[in-house]
Amino acid sequence: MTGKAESEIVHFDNVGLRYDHDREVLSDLSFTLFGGTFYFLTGASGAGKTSLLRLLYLAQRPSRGVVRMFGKDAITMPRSGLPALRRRIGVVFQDFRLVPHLSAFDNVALPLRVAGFSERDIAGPVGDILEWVGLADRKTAFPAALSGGEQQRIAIARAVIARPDMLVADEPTGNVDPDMGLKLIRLFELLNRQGTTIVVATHDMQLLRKVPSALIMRLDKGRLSDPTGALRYPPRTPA
Ligand SMILES: Nc1ncnc2c1ncn2[C@@H]1O[C@H](COP(=O)(O)OP(=O)(O)OP(=O)(O)O)[C@@H](O)[C@H]1O
Repeated sequence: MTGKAESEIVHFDNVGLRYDHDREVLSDLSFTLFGGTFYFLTGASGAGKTSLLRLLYLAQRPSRGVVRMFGKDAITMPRSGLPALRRRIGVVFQDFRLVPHLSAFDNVALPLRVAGFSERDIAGPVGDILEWVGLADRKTAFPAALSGGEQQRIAIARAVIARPDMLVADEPTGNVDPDMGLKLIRLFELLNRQGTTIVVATHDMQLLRKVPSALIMRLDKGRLSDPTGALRYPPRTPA
Protein backbone atom coordinates (compact mmCIF):
# COMPACT_ATOMS: atom_id res chain seq x y z
CA MET A 1 0.00 0.00 0.00
CA THR A 2 1.31 3.44 -0.98
CA GLY A 3 0.41 5.19 2.22
CA LYS A 4 3.51 7.21 2.91
CA ALA A 5 2.66 10.87 3.29
CA GLU A 6 4.57 13.08 0.87
CA SER A 7 4.67 10.37 -1.77
CA GLU A 8 2.95 11.49 -4.94
CA ILE A 9 -0.15 9.44 -5.75
CA VAL A 10 -1.72 11.58 -8.46
CA HIS A 11 -0.41 14.47 -10.49
CA PHE A 12 -2.47 16.57 -12.91
CA ASP A 13 -0.84 19.18 -15.10
CA ASN A 14 -3.00 21.58 -17.10
CA VAL A 15 -5.79 19.04 -17.50
CA GLY A 16 -8.95 19.94 -19.40
CA LEU A 17 -12.05 17.91 -20.23
CA ARG A 18 -14.79 18.46 -22.76
CA TYR A 19 -17.42 15.81 -23.41
CA ASP A 20 -18.36 17.05 -26.85
CA HIS A 21 -17.24 19.85 -29.11
CA ASP A 22 -18.85 22.32 -26.77
CA ARG A 23 -17.27 24.07 -23.77
CA GLU A 24 -14.77 22.50 -21.39
CA VAL A 25 -16.39 21.16 -18.21
CA LEU A 26 -12.98 21.03 -16.48
CA SER A 27 -10.19 23.52 -17.24
CA ASP A 28 -6.56 24.05 -16.30
CA LEU A 29 -6.45 21.53 -13.47
CA SER A 30 -2.97 21.32 -11.98
CA PHE A 31 -2.48 19.64 -8.61
CA THR A 32 -0.79 16.80 -6.78
CA LEU A 33 -2.43 14.36 -4.35
CA PHE A 34 -0.19 12.91 -1.68
CA GLY A 35 -0.17 9.47 -0.09
CA GLY A 36 -2.09 8.93 3.14
CA THR A 37 -3.98 12.21 2.89
CA PHE A 38 -7.73 12.88 3.22
CA TYR A 39 -9.18 15.20 0.59
CA PHE A 40 -12.63 16.66 0.18
CA LEU A 41 -13.70 17.82 -3.27
CA THR A 42 -16.47 20.40 -3.00
CA GLY A 43 -18.39 22.58 -5.41
CA ALA A 44 -21.92 23.37 -6.49
CA SER A 45 -24.01 20.95 -8.51
CA GLY A 46 -22.64 20.86 -12.05
CA ALA A 47 -19.23 22.27 -11.04
CA GLY A 48 -17.54 19.11 -12.34
CA LYS A 49 -16.95 16.95 -9.24
CA THR A 50 -18.11 13.67 -10.77
CA SER A 51 -16.16 14.45 -13.95
CA LEU A 52 -12.97 15.04 -11.97
CA LEU A 53 -13.50 11.82 -10.01
CA ARG A 54 -13.96 9.94 -13.29
CA LEU A 55 -10.57 11.24 -14.40
CA LEU A 56 -9.12 10.16 -11.04
CA TYR A 57 -10.34 6.59 -11.31
CA LEU A 58 -9.33 6.41 -14.96
CA ALA A 59 -12.84 5.95 -16.35
CA GLN A 60 -12.38 9.03 -18.50
CA ARG A 61 -9.46 10.40 -20.50
CA PRO A 62 -8.95 14.14 -20.40
CA SER A 63 -9.10 16.20 -23.59
CA ARG A 64 -5.76 17.76 -22.79
CA GLY A 65 -3.02 17.81 -20.18
CA VAL A 66 -0.95 15.31 -18.24
CA VAL A 67 -2.29 12.75 -15.73
CA ARG A 68 0.24 10.78 -13.73
CA MET A 69 -1.00 8.01 -11.42
CA PHE A 70 1.29 6.19 -9.01
CA GLY A 71 4.24 7.60 -10.94
CA LYS A 72 3.03 6.39 -14.35
CA ASP A 73 1.82 8.53 -17.24
CA ALA A 74 -1.81 7.41 -17.55
CA ILE A 75 -2.34 9.16 -20.88
CA THR A 76 0.49 7.74 -22.94
CA MET A 77 0.62 4.28 -21.38
CA PRO A 78 -0.86 1.43 -23.44
CA ARG A 79 -4.50 0.65 -22.63
CA SER A 80 -3.39 -2.79 -21.47
CA GLY A 81 -1.62 -1.13 -18.54
CA LEU A 82 -4.71 0.66 -17.20
CA PRO A 83 -6.39 -2.26 -15.36
CA ALA A 84 -3.35 -2.66 -13.10
CA LEU A 85 -3.55 1.03 -12.18
CA ARG A 86 -7.33 0.85 -11.71
CA ARG A 87 -6.97 -2.05 -9.29
CA ARG A 88 -5.11 0.31 -6.97
CA ILE A 89 -8.15 2.59 -6.79
CA GLY A 90 -11.39 1.81 -4.92
CA VAL A 91 -14.50 3.62 -6.10
CA VAL A 92 -17.78 4.35 -4.31
CA PHE A 93 -20.24 5.48 -6.97
CA GLN A 94 -22.97 8.02 -6.29
CA ASP A 95 -25.56 5.40 -7.32
CA PHE A 96 -23.69 2.46 -5.64
CA ARG A 97 -23.74 0.22 -8.75
CA LEU A 98 -24.13 -2.99 -6.80
CA VAL A 99 -24.65 -6.07 -8.96
CA PRO A 100 -28.37 -6.81 -8.49
CA HIS A 101 -28.21 -10.60 -8.85
CA LEU A 102 -25.38 -10.98 -6.34
CA SER A 103 -25.84 -11.11 -2.56
CA ALA A 104 -24.26 -8.50 -0.31
CA PHE A 105 -21.45 -10.98 0.43
CA ASP A 106 -20.83 -11.70 -3.25
CA ASN A 107 -20.86 -8.00 -4.16
CA VAL A 108 -18.17 -7.34 -1.58
CA ALA A 109 -16.20 -10.44 -2.65
CA LEU A 110 -16.22 -9.41 -6.32
CA PRO A 111 -12.91 -7.48 -6.44
CA LEU A 112 -11.11 -10.37 -4.71
CA ARG A 113 -12.62 -12.91 -7.10
CA VAL A 114 -11.63 -10.74 -10.09
CA ALA A 115 -8.11 -10.54 -8.66
CA GLY A 116 -8.01 -14.37 -8.58
CA PHE A 117 -8.14 -15.02 -4.83
CA SER A 118 -9.22 -18.53 -3.85
CA GLU A 119 -12.56 -18.97 -2.06
CA ARG A 120 -10.64 -20.03 1.04
CA ASP A 121 -8.92 -16.64 1.12
CA ILE A 122 -12.09 -14.67 0.43
CA ALA A 123 -14.50 -15.73 3.20
CA GLY A 124 -12.43 -14.34 6.11
CA PRO A 125 -11.74 -10.82 4.79
CA VAL A 126 -15.27 -10.40 3.41
CA GLY A 127 -16.78 -11.51 6.74
CA ASP A 128 -14.50 -9.09 8.60
CA ILE A 129 -15.35 -6.13 6.41
CA LEU A 130 -19.09 -6.84 6.57
CA GLU A 131 -18.70 -6.82 10.34
CA TRP A 132 -16.76 -3.56 10.06
CA VAL A 133 -19.58 -1.82 8.18
CA GLY A 134 -22.16 -3.35 10.56
CA LEU A 135 -23.83 -5.62 8.01
CA ALA A 136 -22.63 -9.12 8.94
CA ASP A 137 -26.26 -10.16 9.47
CA ARG A 138 -27.28 -8.98 5.96
CA LYS A 139 -24.69 -10.90 3.97
CA THR A 140 -27.19 -13.10 2.14
CA ALA A 141 -29.49 -10.20 1.21
CA PHE A 142 -29.68 -8.98 -2.38
CA PRO A 143 -29.29 -5.26 -3.12
CA ALA A 144 -33.02 -4.74 -3.76
CA ALA A 145 -33.74 -5.88 -0.19
CA LEU A 146 -31.26 -3.44 1.34
CA SER A 147 -31.99 0.14 2.42
CA GLY A 148 -30.15 3.01 0.73
CA GLY A 149 -27.76 3.32 3.65
CA GLU A 150 -27.11 -0.43 3.70
CA GLN A 151 -26.39 -0.43 -0.04
CA GLN A 152 -24.06 2.51 0.53
CA ARG A 153 -22.13 0.54 3.16
CA ILE A 154 -21.91 -2.53 0.92
CA ALA A 155 -20.59 -0.29 -1.86
CA ILE A 156 -17.96 1.07 0.53
CA ALA A 157 -17.01 -2.43 1.72
CA ARG A 158 -16.60 -3.52 -1.92
CA ALA A 159 -14.47 -0.46 -2.68
CA VAL A 160 -12.03 -1.15 0.15
CA ILE A 161 -11.92 -4.97 0.32
CA ALA A 162 -8.89 -5.21 -1.97
CA ARG A 163 -7.01 -2.60 0.08
CA PRO A 164 -6.70 0.11 -2.58
CA ASP A 165 -4.02 2.78 -2.32
CA MET A 166 -6.64 5.42 -3.06
CA LEU A 167 -10.37 5.48 -2.32
CA VAL A 168 -12.55 7.78 -4.41
CA ALA A 169 -16.12 8.34 -3.20
CA ASP A 170 -18.82 10.39 -4.92
CA GLU A 171 -21.30 11.88 -2.42
CA PRO A 172 -20.98 8.82 -0.16
CA THR A 173 -23.24 10.27 2.50
CA GLY A 174 -25.89 11.55 0.09
CA ASN A 175 -28.38 8.78 0.80
CA VAL A 176 -28.05 8.31 4.53
CA ASP A 177 -29.16 10.19 7.62
CA PRO A 178 -26.64 12.44 9.41
CA ASP A 179 -25.77 9.80 12.04
CA MET A 180 -24.96 7.20 9.40
CA GLY A 181 -23.14 9.87 7.34
CA LEU A 182 -20.88 10.56 10.30
CA LYS A 183 -20.29 6.83 10.82
CA LEU A 184 -19.25 6.44 7.18
CA ILE A 185 -16.87 9.37 7.44
CA ARG A 186 -15.34 7.75 10.53
CA LEU A 187 -14.82 4.57 8.47
CA PHE A 188 -12.99 6.63 5.85
CA GLU A 189 -10.87 8.24 8.56
CA LEU A 190 -9.94 4.82 9.90
CA LEU A 191 -8.88 3.69 6.44
CA ASN A 192 -6.97 6.92 6.01
CA ARG A 193 -5.10 6.27 9.26
CA GLN A 194 -4.13 2.90 7.81
CA GLY A 195 -2.51 4.74 4.90
CA THR A 196 -5.19 4.96 2.20
CA THR A 197 -5.48 8.24 0.32
CA ILE A 198 -9.13 9.33 0.44
CA VAL A 199 -10.94 11.62 -2.01
CA VAL A 200 -14.55 12.36 -1.06
CA ALA A 201 -16.72 14.54 -3.31
CA THR A 202 -19.50 16.29 -1.45
CA HIS A 203 -21.53 19.47 -1.55
CA ASP A 204 -22.32 19.03 2.17
CA MET A 205 -20.36 21.75 3.93
CA GLN A 206 -21.22 20.25 7.35
CA LEU A 207 -19.32 17.12 6.39
CA LEU A 208 -16.15 19.09 5.76
CA ARG A 209 -16.05 20.19 9.38
CA LYS A 210 -16.18 16.59 10.58
CA VAL A 211 -12.63 15.92 9.36
CA PRO A 212 -10.53 18.89 10.46
CA SER A 213 -7.32 17.36 9.11
CA ALA A 214 -8.72 16.99 5.57
CA LEU A 215 -7.51 19.16 2.71
CA ILE A 216 -10.15 20.84 0.61
CA MET A 217 -10.28 21.18 -3.16
CA ARG A 218 -13.06 23.37 -4.49
CA LEU A 219 -14.42 23.29 -8.02
CA ASP A 220 -16.17 26.31 -9.44
CA LYS A 221 -17.44 25.99 -13.00
CA GLY A 222 -14.76 23.43 -13.77
CA ARG A 223 -11.86 25.32 -12.24
CA LEU A 224 -10.10 24.25 -9.09
CA SER A 225 -9.27 26.41 -6.12
CA ASP A 226 -7.40 25.37 -3.09
CA PRO A 227 -8.64 27.19 0.02
CA THR A 228 -6.41 25.25 2.41
CA GLY A 229 -3.37 26.15 0.28
CA ALA A 230 -1.89 22.74 0.92
CA LEU A 231 -2.32 21.00 -2.40
CA ARG A 232 0.92 22.29 -3.73
CA TYR A 233 2.99 21.09 -0.79
CA PRO A 234 3.53 17.75 0.85
CA PRO A 235 1.00 17.87 3.69
CA ARG A 236 1.75 16.91 7.24
CA THR A 237 1.59 13.25 8.14
CA PRO A 238 -1.93 12.41 9.34
CA ALA A 239 -2.10 11.62 13.09
N1 LIG B 1 -21.43 12.37 -20.14
C1 LIG B 1 -21.59 13.70 -20.26
N2 LIG B 1 -21.78 14.28 -21.48
C2 LIG B 1 -21.93 15.62 -21.60
N3 LIG B 1 -21.88 16.49 -20.57
C3 LIG B 1 -21.72 15.97 -19.33
C4 LIG B 1 -21.56 14.56 -19.11
N4 LIG B 1 -21.39 14.33 -17.77
C5 LIG B 1 -21.44 15.56 -17.19
N5 LIG B 1 -21.63 16.54 -18.12
C6 LIG B 1 -21.69 17.99 -17.85
O1 LIG B 1 -20.49 18.35 -17.21
C7 LIG B 1 -20.73 19.34 -16.20
C8 LIG B 1 -20.19 18.84 -14.87
O2 LIG B 1 -20.97 17.70 -14.45
P1 LIG B 1 -20.56 16.81 -13.19
O3 LIG B 1 -21.57 15.70 -13.10
O4 LIG B 1 -19.14 16.47 -13.29
O5 LIG B 1 -20.79 17.87 -12.00
P2 LIG B 1 -20.97 17.62 -10.43
O6 LIG B 1 -20.24 18.72 -9.74
O7 LIG B 1 -20.58 16.22 -10.09
O8 LIG B 1 -22.53 17.78 -10.24
P3 LIG B 1 -23.50 17.10 -9.12
O9 LIG B 1 -23.05 17.62 -7.79
O10 LIG B 1 -24.86 17.63 -9.53
O11 LIG B 1 -23.37 15.60 -9.28
C9 LIG B 1 -22.24 19.58 -16.19
O12 LIG B 1 -22.50 20.74 -16.95
C10 LIG B 1 -22.80 18.35 -16.87
O13 LIG B 1 -24.00 18.67 -17.53
